[in-house]
Amino acid sequence: MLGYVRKNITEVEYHTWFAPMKHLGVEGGSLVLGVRNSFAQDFVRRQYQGLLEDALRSLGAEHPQVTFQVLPAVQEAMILPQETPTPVQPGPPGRPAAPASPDNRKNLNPKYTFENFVVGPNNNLAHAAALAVAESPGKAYNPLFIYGDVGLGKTHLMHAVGHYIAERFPEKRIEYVSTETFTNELINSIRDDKSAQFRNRYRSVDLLLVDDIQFLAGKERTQEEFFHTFNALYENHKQIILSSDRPPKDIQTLEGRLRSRFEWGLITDIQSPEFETRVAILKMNAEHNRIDIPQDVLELIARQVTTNIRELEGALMRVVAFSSLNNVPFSRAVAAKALSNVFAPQEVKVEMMDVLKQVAAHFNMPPDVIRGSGRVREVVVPRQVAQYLIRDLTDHSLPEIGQFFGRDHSTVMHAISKVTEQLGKDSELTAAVELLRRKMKGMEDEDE
Ligand SMILES: Nc1ncnc2c1ncn2[C@@H]1O[C@H](COP(=O)(O)OP(=O)(O)OP(=O)(O)O)[C@@H](O)[C@H]1O
Repeated sequence: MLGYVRKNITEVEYHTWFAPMKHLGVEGGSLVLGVRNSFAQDFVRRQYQGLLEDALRSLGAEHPQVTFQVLPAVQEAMILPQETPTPVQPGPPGRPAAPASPDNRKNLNPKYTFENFVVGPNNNLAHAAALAVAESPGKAYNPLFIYGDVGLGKTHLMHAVGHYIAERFPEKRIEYVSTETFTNELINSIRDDKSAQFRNRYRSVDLLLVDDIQFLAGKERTQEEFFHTFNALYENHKQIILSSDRPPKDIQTLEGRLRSRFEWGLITDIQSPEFETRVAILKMNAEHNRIDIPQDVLELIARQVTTNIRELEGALMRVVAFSSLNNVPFSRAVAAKALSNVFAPQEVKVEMMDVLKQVAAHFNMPPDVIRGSGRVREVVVPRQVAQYLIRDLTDHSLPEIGQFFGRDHSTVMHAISKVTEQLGKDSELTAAVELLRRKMKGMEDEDE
């Protein structure tokens, strides 16, 4: 809500009226906001009631209602210090406030710990590598390079290593920085004639975490500086962890000497989470926020948001907000409604099992045989076709498909490229794939 409000008013208005507000809960479908005194109550009601209702509407409330309550003095005292700008990454509502961070953790998000990281087939290698590094910094893998798409937990894992080391070795200096900040600080240090301080700062840490290293591309001066920072730390056996949206070889205009250094240690990726992992992440989030939400509702959310965990968490919060603001209990229907404005309404989803069954029927073979370990051509071809079609017709990731067939994701990748290669060349296979695809999409009657 505050995000919405803030976009529509000036910063001064925001800090005067909204930063000190306190969220007191929902009563009879109405959001109750605590304000400091009756003057604030009148003013906010007159000036901003409509805006607040719009904010609720944007979150899915059908009949938004906001009421204001003057806070008792003691509560007011508690909220006054919050008048400073809101923290960069506030935790989801309801989570206990983080303890004041010791200095070596000031840039680490308290939520991003190993305990709060759900391990699944999509991220288990990256997780294991991060743990190994946390246990033996500078020794296990240096640098550790984690890459993957947006919102899949790269920053979370980096911070988890930071927390782990900070707890066990409070004297260690830990620095987390985005490549953008590193670049800006470098530019400022040159402008202000403080290059030496800049260098000392980054070259004297025990653990350096650098996010979004792909942004080094094309920045020659920053690459040069980073190269020296890297060497200084590496030679002193200090741990370096880098994150990126792509592997080093795909970062264009990255100097060869840096690329090769990034490849010295371990490169590990994070894939999109499969369904079970998505449900587990939602479950953990709900428990953290003490929200009692039925499993089937979590499953519906997990089916709607398949690629980005940040969006997955956002979807959960949306469903929670929607049900509390409309004063209705959680249900699949409520969740579907809450998400319908943001995510495309669910099409009839093809499940992996449906595809397998269709392929099995087509090739006249029991589904279990296709999923089994047989290696004769009669089984291998239907298996590859099934994997190809699942990838094509569902949102499942390669590891998910692999798991369904009791194999790893590289086998699935191989199957897909095999079928792709044969399409157009092998007319029997091409016809089978096309027929099955049409059937699965419901364009043709199964019996035809
Ligand atoms: N395995 C996981 N278990 C629990 N939460 C997760 C997991 N992976 C990611 N998250 C959560 O998803 C959100 C996004 O994660 P994070 O910011 O680490 O992504 P990222 O890969 O660094 O994305 P970006 O490329 O946008 O920086 C965070 O709130 C994080 O806590």
